[in-house]
Amino acid sequence: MIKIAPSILSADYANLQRDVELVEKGGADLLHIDVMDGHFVPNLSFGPGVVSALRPITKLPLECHLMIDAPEQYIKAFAQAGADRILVHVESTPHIYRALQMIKDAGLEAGVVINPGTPLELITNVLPIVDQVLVMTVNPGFGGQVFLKGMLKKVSRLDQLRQTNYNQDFKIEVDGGINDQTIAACAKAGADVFVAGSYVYDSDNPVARMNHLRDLAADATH
Ligand SMILES: O=C(CO)[C@@H](O)[C@H](O)COP(=O)(O)O
Ligand SMILES: [Co+2]
Repeated sequence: MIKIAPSILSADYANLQRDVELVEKGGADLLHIDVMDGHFVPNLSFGPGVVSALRPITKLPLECHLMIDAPEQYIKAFAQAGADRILVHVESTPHIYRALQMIKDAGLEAGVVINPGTPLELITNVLPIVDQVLVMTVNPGFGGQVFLKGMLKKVSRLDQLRQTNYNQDFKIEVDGGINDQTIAACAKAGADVFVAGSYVYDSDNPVARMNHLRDLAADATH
């Protein structure tokens, strides 16, 4: 099942409610919320306050992509704010297994995120306990960057792993540079969830952009 996840990093912050309602009505499957602390990545963005402000205005699942140091310290806050899924970078903590367990214990879906420069081997031990693996297809920190083609191999290796291991049943998500030129290759490689920020929101018709992405991903897998 293909899922399209608009990233509000590229939305109009002065009209966040409007931009969320627009993609919800237009058929988005979930909302991707990029959380940046200015340490783990060289940029600042949203905190739990934004998540709790969005919670009452949308029924879409809220997925929080934590690009922060010491993510364990903030899991409770994001859970209380209304997150449905929390994604933690393997590079952001020496205790990734514990961080993922904390997310599950809070009753949420847990995902592990892997940077372009990090080998897949670093997450193989947590694959049996995650609901999702997010493969970064740009270096995290900013929207509007160029897709890194080399990451397709990582996506297909992950797809192979989940097909050959009975205890691994995670979704594969891609994030960064997803657009009409890149989504088909990601879908073919095995990705199921597609984050798109600038391609969706830097447009006069975000809904048409989402529909186009969904069609391209569906065509690529049939
Ligand atoms: O996590 C990130 C960036 O670090 C993303 O979720 C961006 O929001 C994706 O933006 P586009 O590459 O789609 O413009
Ligand atoms: Co993201």
